[in-house]
Formats: sequence, structure tokens, C-alpha cells
Amino acid sequence: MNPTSQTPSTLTIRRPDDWHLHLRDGDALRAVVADTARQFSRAIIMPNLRPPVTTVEQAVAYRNQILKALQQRDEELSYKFEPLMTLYLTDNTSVDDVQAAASCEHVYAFKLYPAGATTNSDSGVTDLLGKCRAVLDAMQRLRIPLLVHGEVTDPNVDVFDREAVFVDRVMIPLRKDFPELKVVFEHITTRDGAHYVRDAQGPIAATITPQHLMYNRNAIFQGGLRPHWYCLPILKRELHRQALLEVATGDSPRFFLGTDSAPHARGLKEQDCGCAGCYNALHAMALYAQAFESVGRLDRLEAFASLRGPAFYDLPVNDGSITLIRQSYVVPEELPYIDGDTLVPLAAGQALTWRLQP
Ligand SMILES: NC(=O)N[C@@H](CC(=O)O)C(=O)O
Ligand SMILES: [Zn+2]
Ligand SMILES: [Zn+2]
Repeated sequence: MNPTSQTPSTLTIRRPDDWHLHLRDGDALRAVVADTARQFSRAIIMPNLRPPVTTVEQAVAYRNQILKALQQRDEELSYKFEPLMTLYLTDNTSVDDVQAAASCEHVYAFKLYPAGATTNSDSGVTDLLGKCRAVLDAMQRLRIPLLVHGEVTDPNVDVFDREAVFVDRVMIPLRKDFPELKVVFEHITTRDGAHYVRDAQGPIAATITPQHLMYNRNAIFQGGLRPHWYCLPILKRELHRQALLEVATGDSPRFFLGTDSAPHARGLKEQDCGCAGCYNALHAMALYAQAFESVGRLDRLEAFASLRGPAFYDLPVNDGSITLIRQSYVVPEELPYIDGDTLVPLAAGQALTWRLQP
């Protein structure tokens, strides 16, 4: 694309990858998997199933389940999509587990959920630097990345501050003790997180979701309480959104695409204690394009979506391309999902300015 043409009618980029994705399993998996595969060649698959994916055997079985589900939905897409599996780090993960992960061609990372921080994190780590040192050391040595849900769980810390406090209490000490450990600070939502990653030494990167680039916390309270805008880390104030847009569209190679698409049935979000997570896999690339265009940086979308992630993970970039077309696209109010319930996509009912060329 010519960066000087400010309103192109199409945008073609190398095929992108999603470096942070929840696909769930069973019928839920079948309902959503093709949405991702239409846009992305690969995706880092989050292991927070019930029970969590903690062993290589479970990860390989889950991978087969994903490919089979995709084949049932769309035979052709299933040949083009590669799920990159991750293992859920627990207090009981052993050095042998790390070795097994490092020698499995389908496993790409470990995922740290501080216990209780987010959806399905009950089996998460209770004291990373106390209980997991040997495992972290093995990950550093074997160059297997640690992907981090970066929020403290201390109930005394304000929910809007939990990411910034995590930087001070966990990220800085972790990276001081394990300076060569590859770390991805997942779904960053604050200026604090963005600037920490931008300015840090060593092998660190961050993923950014479309919702945190496009919306601030007002969206959760627009005319009433709106559960479909609730995800974790929660949307933040406008200055943080601006800082995320700046790094996503900037020069640093450390920021790349991770949708954190996290489907939950409508009924589980619309209740007294609604689940955290936004479903954005349906229209992720259209959302990112709109966010990048809002600051005149469509020319940076390809680096963010298709180039920087593979570079961090030491993988080749994808062959082929996708094309977005400038055409108003009204996000559906709901999609078919499971148990007779529906799935409400991010920004349901709103008009976007781009759509994926079929
Ligand atoms: N992002 C979310 O709000 N929810 C995710 C978990 C996560 O990524 O923290 C989920 O699995 O539903
Ligand atoms: Zn998370
Ligand atoms: Zn997530």
C-alpha cells in the first residue's frame, strides 16, 4: 500500500497471525474456529480450558480437536490454519514438563495466569518467583517463551491499576532474575505496560487487542451497564488507549497482534456475575484496520499483524495475503453459539469502515 494515499479503497497485506486466542473446546470450538482461520494463518492457542491444558499430550490432543473442528466447518480452511499450542503454568509444572514442551514441535510457549486473575485461572500460579524458579530457569535455557496475563490479584489493588502494579511487583523482578527469558506481556492495556515494554532491555514483547486500541472504559457504561464490553484486563481511560495506539503503530518491533478473542455465551455475560471476555475473532482485522486508520497509519498494519510476531517467535512469515475492502460493515447483533444460546460479538450493531474480502 502507498502510505501517502490516505483513503485507499482496498488494503492487501501479507497473511497475519493471531498471537493470543481463546478457542474453547467441543461445540463452542466448532462455533468459532472458522472465524479465526478466515483471517489468520496461525494462532497462539490459550490453554485455559476446564481442566487446563498442562501437558504436551493434552496440548497435542487439543490441537487435533481444533483441526478436526475446523475441517468439519470448512475443509479448505483446515489446510491453511496452524494452531500453535501453549501449556498452562501451574505451581506443579516441572522441569521435565518444560523439556517435553521444548521438544514438541506443536508447543510454543507456557502461559502464566496469576491464580484468580481472570476466566479459568483457578489452577494458576500462586507465587511465581517463590515456587517456579527451576521451571523459569529451564524455560530461559530452552528459549521457550513465557506468556503472561499481567495483572496482580491483590484485592486491595484497584482493578484499573492491576496491570501497572504487576509491572512493579512481578515483571521487573522476574526479568531481573531471568534476563534472557523470552516474555510476552499479553493484552497490554495501559501506558505503564506499553512504556515498560518499549523501554525494557532484553527479549520482551507485548500483544494488543482490538478493543483496547479502539475503545476506552466509557464503553462499559454507555447509557447503562454493558457486559459485552467487559474483558480482563478491563478497558482503561483514554490516555491509555492513546498510548497503546502509539506503540502499535510506532517503530518498536515489540508490539504485535493478539486479539484475545474470548467467547462466552450471551447468558453467561448477561447475569449478576458476568464472565470477562470479548468475542472479536469475527471481524478482528477490520477492527484493527479501523484503529490504525484513525491515526493515519494503515501503512503499519502489516508489520503489527504479520511481521513482528513471527520475528519474536523465530518463525517464518506467512505466504499469501488477505485483502480488506473499504465498505461499511454492520457487526451482527448475535451469532449462533452453544446450548441454544448466542454469542454477541464486540461492537455488535455498530458500523465498521472495513470488511474482509471473502
Ligand atoms: N480476556 C478475558 O477477559 N477473558 C479470557 C481470559 C484472559 O485472557 O484473561 C477468557 O478466557 O475468557
Ligand atoms: Zn488474560
Ligand atoms: Zn486471553
